[in-house]
Amino acid sequence: MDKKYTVSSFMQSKVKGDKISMLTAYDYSTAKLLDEAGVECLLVGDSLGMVMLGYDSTLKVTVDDMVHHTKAVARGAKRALVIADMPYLSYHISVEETIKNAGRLIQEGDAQGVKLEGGEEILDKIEALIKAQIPVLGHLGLTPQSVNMMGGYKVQGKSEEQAKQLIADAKLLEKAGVFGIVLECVPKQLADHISKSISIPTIGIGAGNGCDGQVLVIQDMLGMYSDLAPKFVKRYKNTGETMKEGVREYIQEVKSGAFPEDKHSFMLKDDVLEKLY
Ligand SMILES: Nc1nc(=O)c2c([nH]1)NC[C@@H]1CN(c3ccc(C(=O)N[C@@H](CCC(=O)O)C(=O)O)cc3)CN21
Ligand SMILES: CC(C)C(=O)C(=O)O
Ligand SMILES: [Mg+2]
Repeated sequence: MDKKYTVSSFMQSKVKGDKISMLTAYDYSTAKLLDEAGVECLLVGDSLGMVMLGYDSTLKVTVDDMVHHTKAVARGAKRALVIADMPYLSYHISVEETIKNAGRLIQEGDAQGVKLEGGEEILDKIEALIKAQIPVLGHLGLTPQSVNMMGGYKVQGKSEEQAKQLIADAKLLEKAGVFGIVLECVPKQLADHISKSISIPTIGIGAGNGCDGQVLVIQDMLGMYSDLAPKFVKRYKNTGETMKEGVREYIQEVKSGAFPEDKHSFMLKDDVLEKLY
């Protein structure tokens, strides 16, 4: 990936049969590392409320929080496409507020698109954003902002009725003009079927390998966040443990005086030193 990955490149990937890699990022230095590693798409997820701010759900995250973190990620993303989550209640009240809030993520945050959770019930908001020239990524299945209505973070679309609703929602979103859809925690066969039924890319998280791309929370795949342990997380590295090892060594060397060495210190010239005594 050499040049800027755009919303059009994202949609082209499905045509070409190239799988899309997406990861969350919430800050500049992480975004820069992931961009350098070659990830096509960075999601400034509202999961930052849990991972960065320590809340027990995503519901307390504000538009200000999202703008703040999106700015940082956008500065680190030289090539990756940057998408920002619209937080809870920022697109539920009115079309006007929805456009104003999404506009802030684009104008102040420098995101290239926004993601909203839901289907038919938020179609008017999605259509208005697209009319305002703001690219929209859909999000169906387990929608964490509905945790209180769902009664927890549970797999969605297991019954015939729920599965049919999900398929219908995916088609409605496609028709409204979203550039892709995140499918979270839905049975693999249902995600396979949806991915084949629509022409825009599906990005799975706990939705099997039939999706057109995958997304994970970076701290989950690197072992840096342990408050949740969803079945869909694969831990690629244990960076959390590596960090703790480094920090333990630092503490020990501070206490023993082994750190800092002279090579980490600034020295006064001998002639100046002599004049001081
Ligand atoms: N760090 C982090 N990673 C995430 O993936 C994530 C967040 N935070 N915050 C917002 C939501 C919450 N998410 C979650 C949280 C828990 C499960 C979970 O434990 N699910 C059960 C499914 C149980 C069932 O219905 O069978 C599992 O066993 O995976 C799933 C998604 C995904 N999102
Ligand atoms: C897990 C992804 C899809 C997300 O919405 C988030 O990180 O907030
Ligand atoms: Mg989210």
